[in-house]
Amino acid sequence: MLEKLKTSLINSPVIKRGEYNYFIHPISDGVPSIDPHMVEEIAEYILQITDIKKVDTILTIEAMGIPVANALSLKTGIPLTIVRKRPYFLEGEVELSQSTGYSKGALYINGLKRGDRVIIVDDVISTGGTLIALVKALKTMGVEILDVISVIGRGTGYLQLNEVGVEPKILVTIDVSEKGVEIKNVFGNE
Ligand SMILES: O=P(O)(O)OC[C@H]1O[C@H](OP(=O)(O)OP(=O)(O)O)[C@H](O)[C@@H]1O
Ligand SMILES: Nc1nc2[nH]cnc2c(=O)[nH]1
Repeated sequence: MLEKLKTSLINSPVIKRGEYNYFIHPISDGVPSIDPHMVEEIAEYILQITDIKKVDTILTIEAMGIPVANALSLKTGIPLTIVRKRPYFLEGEVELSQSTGYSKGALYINGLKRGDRVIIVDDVISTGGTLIALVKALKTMGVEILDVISVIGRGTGYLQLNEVGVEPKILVTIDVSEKGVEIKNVFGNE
């Protein structure tokens, strides 16, 4: 189960971004290269744990949510909407603030309307800052969130999402230290 993902995570290098121990992995960074068989493994797993038939749009966040979300879109024929880091100034565009353990910036939602049913798919959840801000904005817009799925979760930041009424599905939960990456849990093995 998720063997390619687990093996590659254990072998991830860790660098410092300020005080933050940042792991580097193909799915979350695109380097050195993304194994399409790993993306396939992940997409197939996600399709087993979510009710995709009810979904109008697969929603992801630029940049590194895109490979897995796009695989899901191709497999299902369900459209993909990308929350971008740049504005388009279109009518109805919604701006929100993103804060991670190592960066701050703005995100912009376009292409969604009240009543749309989405699943959110992202590569990593760490502090939870990005997904909390996104979930709050979507709720204000009247968008229905059917599932929040992250391929990788590090630490306990995902628990913050409970505050906005969301229990994310995290495929592999890890701990990251200067020494490297350790696997803590695989979704479905709790
Ligand atoms: O839980 P958090 O602490 O908010 O961190 C998670 C976010 O960090 C990464 O995005 P990043 O902004 O680094 O962008 P990228 O996908 O372009 O690398 C990742 O794709 C998540 O969106
Ligand atoms: N690649 C990568 N993406 C992240 N997003 C949030 N934290 C991390 C991290 O440690 N590594």
